[in-house]
Amino acid sequence: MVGMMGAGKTAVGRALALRLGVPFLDSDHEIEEAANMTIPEIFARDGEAFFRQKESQVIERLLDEARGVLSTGGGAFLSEANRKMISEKGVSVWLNADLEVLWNRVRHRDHRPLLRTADPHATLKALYEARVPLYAKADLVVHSDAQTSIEGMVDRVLEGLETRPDVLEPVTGA
Ligand SMILES: Nc1ncnc2c1ncn2[C@@H]1O[C@H](COP(=O)(O)OP(=O)(O)OP(=O)(O)O)[C@@H](O)[C@H]1O
Ligand SMILES: O=C(O)C1=C[C@@H](O)[C@@H](O)[C@H](O)C1
Ligand SMILES: [Mg+2]
Repeated sequence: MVGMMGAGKTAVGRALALRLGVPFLDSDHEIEEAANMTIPEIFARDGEAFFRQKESQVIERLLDEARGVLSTGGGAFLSEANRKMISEKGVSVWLNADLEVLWNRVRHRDHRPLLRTADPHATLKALYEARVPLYAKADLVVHSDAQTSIEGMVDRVLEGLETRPDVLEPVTGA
């Protein structure tokens, strides 16, 4: 799962894994566990570049660790090296939500260090505009709107994956 903060990578990824009966992995969560620190703490103490280095290492490990659903952090798919690893080992799914949908999902939460700015809406917009061309490199694009529930998103992802039966075959036994 790739896409912006608030796109639903964690929420939809977890529900998708449950539906498929496969492991769910989340790179943000794994980084926090390994460091025994929260992401804001890592950004504050070690900086974003350090976080990105750890993120790449964790993604490489998780891609090898289990066959399942991997939700990445919002910035992970911006790195060409990460995109290459992901495309070699799996299928990337961009959860694409409009800016206002994203904003409504992230505005009340304070655990995203990149949004701790004087004008977080403007920051989110700038990140969104800069990142869309890179997220668009994903194998599959699934649109997320304000009306579609998490389970509805899982349905959409599974529909999209029908074009990639190789991805689901070992899981469903089809
Ligand atoms: N389709 C949806 N319908 C309703 N709520 C949703 C939907 N998708 C996500 N949410 C909610 O929006 C919030 C943000 O979602 P989530 O944490 O999954 O985003 P994320 O893409 O993992 O973000 P990050 O990159 O910061 O980890 C959560 O509270 C989640 O439950
Ligand atoms: O969009 C981003 O760059 C980020 C999103 C989160 O998932 C975390 O990985 C971190 O807050 C950075
Ligand atoms: Mg997440």
